Amino acid sequence: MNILLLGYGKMGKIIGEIAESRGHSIAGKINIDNKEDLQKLDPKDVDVAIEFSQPEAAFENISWAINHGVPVVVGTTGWLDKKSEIEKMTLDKNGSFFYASNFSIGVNIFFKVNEFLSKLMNETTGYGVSIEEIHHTAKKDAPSGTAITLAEGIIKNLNSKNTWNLNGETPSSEESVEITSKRIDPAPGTHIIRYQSPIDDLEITHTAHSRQGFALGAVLVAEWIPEKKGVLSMDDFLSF
Ligand SMILES: NC(=O)C1=CN([C@@H]2O[C@H](COP(=O)(O)OP(=O)(O)OC[C@H]3O[C@@H](n4cnc5c(N)ncnc54)[C@H](OP(=O)(O)O)[C@@H]3O)[C@@H](O)[C@H]2O)C=CC1
Ligand SMILES: O=C(O)C1=N[C@H](C(=O)O)C[C@H](O)C1
Repeated sequence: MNILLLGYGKMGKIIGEIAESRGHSIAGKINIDNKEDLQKLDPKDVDVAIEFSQPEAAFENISWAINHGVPVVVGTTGWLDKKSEIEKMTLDKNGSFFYASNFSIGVNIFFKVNEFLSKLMNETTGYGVSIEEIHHTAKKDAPSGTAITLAEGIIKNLNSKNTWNLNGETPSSEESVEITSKRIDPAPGTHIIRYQSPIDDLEITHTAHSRQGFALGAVLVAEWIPEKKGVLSMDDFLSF
């Protein structure tokens, strides 16, 4: 396959290496300093685009792919206020758009464990819940996209919670899941869910040791997406 890399930073580079090691070609590497090259590309030379750029750049890159009939796999976080616009564009243009806050298989298992645990916690009383995420200091957004997905999983199952808040900022209330974001180098990504009571504490943690798992997941989805249409997610890709 010919894969276009929209964003060629820490993730784009590893994705490119993995894609080439799996026999794919790189159709282009778009960064801030050559973003005008995107308009010169012939979309017919691109089978799929993988978008790992920055929150401010994601919408334009994804729109280019959808408007040119290129399936797009998106890992960039921090732009979700515009996601519904992209979803509408995808359906209007009969395109293929895939977003995941985290492409690692381990984290997607962790998402399921989080949901299972929150269902159990909904049947008991006395526990407060909180999320902590730790990432490298170059990360532009907070909380992490993964922490938001975890909070949404808790809110879906825990009747006592209906929102989340970051680092004690408003709207902090009894009904919100507290998220703490820490920026410590070189952390590729750690997420901790804590249930605490006066009697005991229960904690689950996912720790990424490198960016390899995120990048491999994105390439696997790129290999899967060309036959698919619509707004897609890890629930469509994974069999669990
Ligand atoms: N879903 C997942 O599994 C994962 C998601 N992520 C997310 O992916 C994104 C990228 O992460 P990471 O690679 O670590 O970040 P980096 O900052 O290392 O890379 C982002 C790259 O995007 C480039 N860029 C800026 N503007 C544009 C533009 N208009 N078009 C194309 N590229 C542009 C930047 O260029 P320049 O440096 O010149 O500004 C930079 O090279 C982040 O949002 C991060 O949260 C990260 C890991 C896993
Ligand atoms: O910026 C990162 O590095 C990461 N971003 C994603 C997120 O915001 O959840 C995924 C992973 O945790 C690494």
